[in-house]
Amino acid sequence: MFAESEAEDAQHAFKDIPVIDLANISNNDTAARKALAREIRDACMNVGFFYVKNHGVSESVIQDAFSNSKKFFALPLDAKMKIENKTTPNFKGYSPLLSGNNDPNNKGDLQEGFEFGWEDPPVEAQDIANQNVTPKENGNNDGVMAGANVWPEELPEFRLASLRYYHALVNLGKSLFPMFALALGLEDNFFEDKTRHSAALMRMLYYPPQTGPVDDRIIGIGAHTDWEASTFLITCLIRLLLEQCFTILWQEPGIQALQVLNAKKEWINAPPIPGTFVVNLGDQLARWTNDIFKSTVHRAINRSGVERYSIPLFFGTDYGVRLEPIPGCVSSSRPMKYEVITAGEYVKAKLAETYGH
Ligand SMILES: O=C(O)CCC(=O)C(=O)O
Ligand SMILES: [Fe+2]
Repeated sequence: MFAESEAEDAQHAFKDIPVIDLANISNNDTAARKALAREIRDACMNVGFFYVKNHGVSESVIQDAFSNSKKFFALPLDAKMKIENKTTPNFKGYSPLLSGNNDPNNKGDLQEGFEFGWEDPPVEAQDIANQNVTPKENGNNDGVMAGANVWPEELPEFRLASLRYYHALVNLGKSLFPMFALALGLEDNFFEDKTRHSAALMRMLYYPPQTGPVDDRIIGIGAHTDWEASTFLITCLIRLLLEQCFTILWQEPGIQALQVLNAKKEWINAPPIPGTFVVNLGDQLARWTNDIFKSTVHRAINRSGVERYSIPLFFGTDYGVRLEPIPGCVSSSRPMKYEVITAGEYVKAKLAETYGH
């Protein structure tokens, strides 16, 4: 299914990141959907990153989440520390500056974060996101990452704005799975029974400006794929517990920070493009496709001189899913690279490897 010439094409170093128009994502016309899947397939094989436009998420929902995220990070440190992720079930909540480190060669990630997961949408969030969310069926209420979200009592509107945005993005994410299936030459429902309770974790991120002399070992978020192990406990646990399928990232307009590493080890800028999100594949899809789909190393450095905000949403699969190579991704010239385990076993093995129990 994946011709050798295609695999060779994938070795070419990309210079830019494609923009894909999702207008046809729910088109009844099979040919239109397949054409879209073909574009997604090329981006997944060559880059591991792509922008999406006409994604259907309303600008006001995005702006509301953004402005509330700004208000949250502007709260006094002691208000944020009351909900520090180290003190909450399953690491939900606030992570202070330099508390994570995505690249062992660096001194720490120069970012603050706020993490939350599935929560049944408040009624107001349902109608504004204008989506048909069915709480219990779609919710990740039983995974390792389950556990109540924590919210700052000083900013009640933050919760509603964040959940509206979260549910709109979860719906967008769910609509991408059939496209990945078509892109792999599979039936479009291939991922349906594997993503019923899939974990979807959202992080609000704040990168302070890096002014004055810049220490090259301190950058916004060190080079990483979504997700691999890292040195600090919290980041490490979150990453291990949620082996990633893909990420949908919103970036603050007008500020360049995100960079993606190509096959020639050149950092390619991925600037914010108005009206788009960035989608990038995580390690799980790479593993599942025997590395035909790429999980590409990336980092963010905010040298704009001003504050920068971004919001990634990380999608996983159900923990019982066996990560065996997807049909067509293994051949005599492309032998299996990874052993077959379930997503849950993978998590356990990684924890044992890291903490020796
Ligand atoms: O802030 C960004 O642009 C990237 C964030 C990121 O890559 C991550 O949180 O995994
Ligand atoms: Fe990332």
